Amino acid sequence: MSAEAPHVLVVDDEADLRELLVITLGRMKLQATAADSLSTAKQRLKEAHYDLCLTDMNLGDGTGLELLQFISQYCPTMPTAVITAYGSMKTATDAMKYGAYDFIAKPVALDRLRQLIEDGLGINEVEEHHEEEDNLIGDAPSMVALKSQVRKLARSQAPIYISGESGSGKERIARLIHTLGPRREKPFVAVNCGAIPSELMESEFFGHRKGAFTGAVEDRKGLFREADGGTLFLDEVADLPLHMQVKLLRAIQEKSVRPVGEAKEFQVNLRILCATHKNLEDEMEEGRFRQDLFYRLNVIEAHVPPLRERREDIPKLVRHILDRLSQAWEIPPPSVSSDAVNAIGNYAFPGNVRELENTLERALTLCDGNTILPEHLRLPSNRSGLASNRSSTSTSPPPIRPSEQSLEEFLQEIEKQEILKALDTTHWNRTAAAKKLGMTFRSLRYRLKKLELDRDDDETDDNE
Ligand SMILES: Nc1ncnc2c1ncn2[C@@H]1O[C@H](COP(=O)(O)OP(=O)(O)OP(=O)(O)O)[C@@H](O)[C@H]1O
Repeated sequence: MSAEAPHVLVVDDEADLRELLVITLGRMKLQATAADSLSTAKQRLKEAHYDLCLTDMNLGDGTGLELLQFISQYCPTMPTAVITAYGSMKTATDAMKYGAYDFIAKPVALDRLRQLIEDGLGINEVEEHHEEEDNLIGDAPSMVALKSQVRKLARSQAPIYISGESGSGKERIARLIHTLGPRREKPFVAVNCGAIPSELMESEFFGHRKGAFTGAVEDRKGLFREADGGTLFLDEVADLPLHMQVKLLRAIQEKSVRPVGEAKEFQVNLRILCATHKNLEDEMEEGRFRQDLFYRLNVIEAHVPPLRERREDIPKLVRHILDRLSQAWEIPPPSVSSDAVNAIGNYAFPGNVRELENTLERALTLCDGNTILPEHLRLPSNRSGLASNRSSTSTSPPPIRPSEQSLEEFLQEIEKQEILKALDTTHWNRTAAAKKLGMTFRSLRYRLKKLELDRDDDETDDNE
């Protein structure tokens, strides 16, 4: 950006609002130029360089969407925010699809307007963060396309829905969107919506006041306020119960939250990203996911392809993962025998990159740091035939439920066994066990509580 004050173009056919915007920009020591119609705005954009554009949706001789189209063609790097009529969510989401980084509803609140302008001007200050990108392995055409989409999406502030199978790298993509965007200095908070017990959800998301309910021994900020200024990543968003979906929608729309037991609301400025391995559209059609929340979150979709559809990335991923592990374990990187390379190449990896990581971690332990052989991989033989099992996502045959056990009890028992197995191999290091299980530390802690497996000394164990 030049040493001069950043230059902002204001486009509105209503004189009052135009004036308010120009005055606000002036108070912020920014240069402002106003245009009262679509054609004037286009003219101004051809004549000079602008660092930001704020436009109304109704422009007399055209619409804000038409202006956004023009901008995406003639000045694609200039961030643009739109001003929408109160409650017209559809227009706002359309605008974001056309490239607006954010929107503000009328009547325009000055605090929010200032924040919106600051956010927008921060967007062009984003430097290239190649290192983060380098750590996202993927040269397959589908991954190259995804990375390019991510670079563009990082600039905008639109909510993004990241779809893809379990372990394919959805959280990784969410982090990349955050680090490549203007919020990268602010927190990235990831939450697994499926791991929070329903009754604790509201306090987990929005916080609580000390004494608001039994067990609320101190004030808690909640995830929304922890992520303030940054990005909140809602993983497994399809698992949110319906009552929570209503509250979430409200918080997103109002950009404010009210902690449990608190009288006042707190403003929050967040970018929301979400993911699920389920098909969100199916969930919506079957009434398990609210339509309004769906449209609010699913402004833009980014799809992470499963590993079996980008097998050319496997060799590089293997090297990357083994280098990372050997560095962490302070051992020289092992070699991988050609038979082991073939075995990996022939396996379908239904658990995607996470399964590849787990397989290699186990192999590295078993091979004593020298050469990884096929037997160290312990790939399930019934699944190793890629051709015969290309699209299967099942693991071993499922255990059979005893008729006297309810489904709930049966599933809990399996969950318990898996968690105990992971805790056993990590000597009850819960951080390591959570990693092995592919869940966050917080989610494991909830499950331990739920299954009554938490031990008295738990509070002192691990870091969070
Ligand atoms: N392209 C990649 N390059 C390097 N590592 C990757 C890549 N994709 C995924 N990983 C690694 O694989 C593991 C699983 O990825 P991640 O947690 O992002 O998957 P996910 O799709 O969010 O999983 P889930 O659906 O279970 O939440 C992580 O350790 C991540 O760092």
